[in-house]
Amino acid sequence: MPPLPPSARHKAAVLLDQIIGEGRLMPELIASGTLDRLPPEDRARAQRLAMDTLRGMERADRILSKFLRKPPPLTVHNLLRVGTVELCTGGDAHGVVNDMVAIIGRHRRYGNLKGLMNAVLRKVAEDGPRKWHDLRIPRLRNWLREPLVKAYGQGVMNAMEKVHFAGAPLDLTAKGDPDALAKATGGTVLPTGTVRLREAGQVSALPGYDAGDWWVQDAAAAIPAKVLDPKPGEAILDLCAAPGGKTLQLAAAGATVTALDVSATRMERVTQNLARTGLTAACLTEDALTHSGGPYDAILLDAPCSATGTIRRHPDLPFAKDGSEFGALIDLQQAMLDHALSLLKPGGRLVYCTCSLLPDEGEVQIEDALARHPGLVADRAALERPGIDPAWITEEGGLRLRPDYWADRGGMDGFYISVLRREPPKDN
Ligand SMILES: C[S@@+](CC[C@H](N)C(=O)[O-])C[C@H]1O[C@@H](n2cnc3c(N)ncnc32)[C@H](O)[C@@H]1O
Repeated sequence: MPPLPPSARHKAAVLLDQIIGEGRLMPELIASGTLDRLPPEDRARAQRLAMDTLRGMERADRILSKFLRKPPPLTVHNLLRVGTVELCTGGDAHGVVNDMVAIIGRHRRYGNLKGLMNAVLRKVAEDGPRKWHDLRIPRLRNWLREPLVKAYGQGVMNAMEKVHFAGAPLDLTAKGDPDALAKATGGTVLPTGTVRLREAGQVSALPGYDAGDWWVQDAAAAIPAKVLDPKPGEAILDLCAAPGGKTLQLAAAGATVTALDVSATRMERVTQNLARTGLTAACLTEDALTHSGGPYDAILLDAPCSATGTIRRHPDLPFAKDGSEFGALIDLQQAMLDHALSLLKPGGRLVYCTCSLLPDEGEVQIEDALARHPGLVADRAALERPGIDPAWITEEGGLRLRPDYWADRGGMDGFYISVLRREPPKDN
């Protein structure tokens, strides 16, 4: 039998095979061409189906477990999961079942499981949609849930999981006036100035994209550059800059920005984003740990981290990772912080941030830095800005942002942010 042309459902299951089976992340899979043979609208659909399936995996597995005597091979399981999530969330039963049966029927290895696919998905179509909404909100995988429950407690964990399950709206940062951008795009302005769109569609088709009037940036991710409070003409180093959301904010404020990142491919995205928005920054592809420029008035260090604050947008992360790489990241963050401090002018300020929910990459990192560097202080006053709830300010003087903040508006990414200042030496 000739192979079927690839379909969005088939490719959604292939993405799941690679995420769960090979520990690879969605952006890496997209970049490596997993969806290249699909037409553009099917690429978006395959990605959406895979994301929905990851978010709803626990529910899908519960529903499927009633109809499976033992777990099938991963590839078959993932096709069943994609089909189950679609069937239980309003998908057309006939279309979903027929398509999934056709996909498995032409599979080189599992073609003989066509009957199983048909029987199980038909039962899911009968029973699943009613059961789906009665099942609990899916929980995070244990390797991540346990440290987060320890850090925040069960109640907060449940609230964060609710927001993870709901997914994320589209957030834009305006180059100019947020009110004008909200009017043009039909969005709303959040208390910190980000414009939020509930129903976005294709990003590049939104008004002002070609003119470079805005860029995509989660509301929480926009806060580090705001609390750094860039001034026109200041020399500012954006130390882990790509893809460049924060570089654009600093450049839009009129600062003289140096954007640095170790990855040449990711740095290309900074260059493209600067070109689209008509903003300027000096771009360097270099290791942050060996950079010897400056001294700078201010530095923004958005350090590489576990990215556990971004699960609303990246539900693949808990399935692809197991926490084993995080120790090395924590050491790298510490080394970057120490090196960045050596590049500051006396009295200069450094914003340290990570899109992580793990205190070891945030609160603990700053407590340790304050202990290592006499004369270094956490500037609480810099965090008192419009839209920032004082309750988000932590004991050591940083800002802890969580996905369940603004839950009724769609939440925000989890972030930790601290503004550090080196007190100038006192005259005797
Ligand atoms: C959290 S992302 C930065 C996001 C970016 N600040 C933004 O707002 O668009 C972390 C970045 O650190 C970069 N990175 C990792 N190790 C690095 C190193 N040793 N030196 C410089 N950049 C590094 C990665 O390539 C990645 O682009």
